[in-house]
Amino acid sequence: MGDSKNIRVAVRVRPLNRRELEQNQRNIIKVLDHTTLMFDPDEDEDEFFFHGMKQTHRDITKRVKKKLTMEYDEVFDAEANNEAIFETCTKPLVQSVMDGYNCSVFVYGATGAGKTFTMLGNEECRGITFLTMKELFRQIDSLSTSRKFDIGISYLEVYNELVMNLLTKTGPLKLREDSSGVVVSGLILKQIHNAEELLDLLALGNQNRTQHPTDANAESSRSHAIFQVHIRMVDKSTGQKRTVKLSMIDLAGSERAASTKGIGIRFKEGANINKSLLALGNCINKLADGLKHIPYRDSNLTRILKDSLGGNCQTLMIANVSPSSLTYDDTYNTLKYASRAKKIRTTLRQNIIPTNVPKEFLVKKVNEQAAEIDRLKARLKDLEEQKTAAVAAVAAAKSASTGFSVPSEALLNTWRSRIDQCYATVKKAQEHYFNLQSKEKILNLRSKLKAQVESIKKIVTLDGKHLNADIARLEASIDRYNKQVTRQKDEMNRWAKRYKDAMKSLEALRQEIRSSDLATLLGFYLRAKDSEIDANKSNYKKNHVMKINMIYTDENKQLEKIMALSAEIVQQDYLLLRSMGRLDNVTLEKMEQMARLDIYTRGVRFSDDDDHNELMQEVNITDTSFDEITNLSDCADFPAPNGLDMETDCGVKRLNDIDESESENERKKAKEDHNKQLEFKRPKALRPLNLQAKSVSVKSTISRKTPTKTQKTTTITQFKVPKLIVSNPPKPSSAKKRQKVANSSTSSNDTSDTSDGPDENGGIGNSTFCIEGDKDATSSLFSNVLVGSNVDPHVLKKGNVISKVTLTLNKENRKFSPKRVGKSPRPLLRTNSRPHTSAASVINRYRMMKAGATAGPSSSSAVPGNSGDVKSTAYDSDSERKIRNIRK
Ligand SMILES: Nc1ncnc2c1ncn2[C@@H]1O[C@H](COP(=O)(O)OP(=O)(O)OP(=O)(O)O)[C@@H](O)[C@H]1O
Repeated sequence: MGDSKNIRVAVRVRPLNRRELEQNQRNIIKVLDHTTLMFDPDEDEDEFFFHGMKQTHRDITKRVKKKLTMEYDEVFDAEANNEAIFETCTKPLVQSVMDGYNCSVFVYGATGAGKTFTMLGNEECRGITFLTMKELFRQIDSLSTSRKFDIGISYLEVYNELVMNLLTKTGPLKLREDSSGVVVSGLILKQIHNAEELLDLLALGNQNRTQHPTDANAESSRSHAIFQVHIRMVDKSTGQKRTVKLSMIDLAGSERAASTKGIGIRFKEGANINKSLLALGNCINKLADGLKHIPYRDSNLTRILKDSLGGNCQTLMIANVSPSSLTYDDTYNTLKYASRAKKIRTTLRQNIIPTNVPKEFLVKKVNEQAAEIDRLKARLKDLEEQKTAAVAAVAAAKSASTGFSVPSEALLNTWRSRIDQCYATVKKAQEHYFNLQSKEKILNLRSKLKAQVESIKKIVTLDGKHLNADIARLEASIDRYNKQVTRQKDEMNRWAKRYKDAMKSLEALRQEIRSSDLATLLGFYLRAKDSEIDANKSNYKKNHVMKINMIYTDENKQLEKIMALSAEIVQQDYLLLRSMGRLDNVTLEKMEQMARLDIYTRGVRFSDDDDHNELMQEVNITDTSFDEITNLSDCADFPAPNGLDMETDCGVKRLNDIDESESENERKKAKEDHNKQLEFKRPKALRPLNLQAKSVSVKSTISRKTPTKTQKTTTITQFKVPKLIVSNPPKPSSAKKRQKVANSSTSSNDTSDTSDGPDENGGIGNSTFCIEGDKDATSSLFSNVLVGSNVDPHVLKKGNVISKVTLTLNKENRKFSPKRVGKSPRPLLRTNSRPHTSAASVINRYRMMKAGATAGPSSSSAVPGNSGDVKSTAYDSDSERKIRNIRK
């Protein structure tokens, strides 16, 4: 397979010619750097005059500049000469040609854009054809010792779709296709031997080329000129042959027929040029789009260029443009073409021709090479033997001086491979076992989390309508997890057994090594291997913990959402209860709990801090439960190592004998410690996680009174919620009124609400509540609820024992509640029995109350533990203040 390469595209901007300078045309190309240009940039001098006066506003008749930034492989500005183009663009192609690749260069552009100048140049400034050929001959000269070259050139033109030979002025010639591509029938190549010979031939060809003056160019070429160099190279040593082709194509101007103002023959000429260039454009577009069918056959030009565009060729396109706005459209089209051509990919193959080298020669060559290989092999063997002998001599010398015998390399290798094999088995079993264990724990965790979601669902369900389906779904997935765990249990046991067996074999090998002569040496090797195993183990554990962490992170995100919603609900309910006079000490206590949790999450706490411990108990986080999830243990009843201490037994022991200063006890202790270090820890027995989801038994105990008339009283019949019990003994003095209030405010059998009735200061009464019930999951769920802004700080202050919360509702306040202004006062009992406010209005009222509280000491709020003092208004709303002002 050949390499695939994009067509390289260079853009050359020629200098403004005399005509353009005279007409003082605008410059439509700005070369930004050696690969980028801007088409139709803003003019530097963008001034607009009207009736000789410079206008401050823009000339609205002016076309908006395109300001297109375009990128190519190379961009040359007006300063660049042909030498520069050759150095950057075609010199590298010569090397490719010498390597056996076909190469093509074609110049494209409108008439007078500088195509012929680029290709042929003039006497002072030679074109790239000459320069490239010069380089080609230079390289041929340098390679002449190893290769034989034959060079033949052809110079053709395609004029009005006819192929003519420019060197012999004959034609038209026919095109035909064979296995090597499109060939021109009857074309005879002209052999040349140096670049100077070429100059004459090019001059001759150009004389024969069809040229006619046009408006745009006095020497306009009206045909496509194709200059080709055919090179045959033969490798002198191998006889390998290559034939390569370098094509340099000077296309006719791509301008619109109208711009040349041709009539008659010129018009036909222009139409044919346009036809072939249109066909070329179609091919470029289709190739750029990667289409399979390319219409090369639409014109002779595209047939000849077939190989250069989409075949086995390294292709360079040089798009020539004039910077003048006179050729605005032509330049724009050329640049667009160039951009499209940049996308074309061609495939490159070296052109190697099967040789006719005699078989005997090849056999001789193969035999020679085989003999050389044998000789080199023998030499290598010799050198290896010498090395082994040298190592053995050094070892012998060492053992003679130290008394320590160096083992042979072969023996060491045998041991090493046995150890490696043993550890490889351990490693494999360990990997499987730990991965399965991790999988099991993750499944257990997921199952546990699902159970948690299930219990949350049961609590937060509104009507139980979708609950059963949700619960069924959750339980199905829990079941699925459990089944997976059960399924992989067998596999895990199998791997646990293999792991154990592998460790037993390893242990046996260790024993063997311990009793061998190489114990010291191999002991180090074993320790290195042990470290590998340990590192692997740590890696598995790390991966496991990371997975767990990811799961928890996801879970936390869900919980955060629930928390945020719950916090809002709790806040609203709290304010509602407060406005209804139903806040009790138990609720406040829970609020305090929440606030404490919140403090915990924000600040740094020490583990021995009492609050911290209390809190950990509250949220039920225990070290063991976490350990159960995150810890991966070794197999159960793994055999305890028995005298594995290679270092102590074999190496250190010897050293210790020398070290007289060390006491016997210390040595013993160190040995014990070391043994402990080497021991594989006996793992804790695997404790399967409890997969049973805690089912929450919920029983309806209250019917909740909703704050608005439209909302119906909802009775949850399936699940248990905290039970509200009112525990305030009625005062005998106001028993009658209290009874009245109680009757009107109680709407459920389980919920009772008693009021002390109006006191001597005109209050309706003080109500105290407490909530009895199981400490259930809800309390921990709402642990992050922010209540600080709604509850006075001293209420929630740590250590402030809230035994009773007394809230007093003022009769006046109720009578002149915002809704009742201007209406007849609502009966007291009705007001008491039906909360007259929505959650939102409660929040508003509360804000007002806060504002009132900060404004002055006159506004007061319910203070726990100070119920006796709080006998007047619990809050002071705007409307109430308004009414008081009216009265004044
Ligand atoms: N880079 C350049 N520097 C100086 N002169 C240039 C350059 N490019 C072109 N010219 C001059 O501009 C004129 C037109 O150039 P040229 O004949 O190469 O255009 P062309 O693209 O081949 O036109 P056509 O398609 O009509 O043959 C010539 O006189 C040429 O010398």
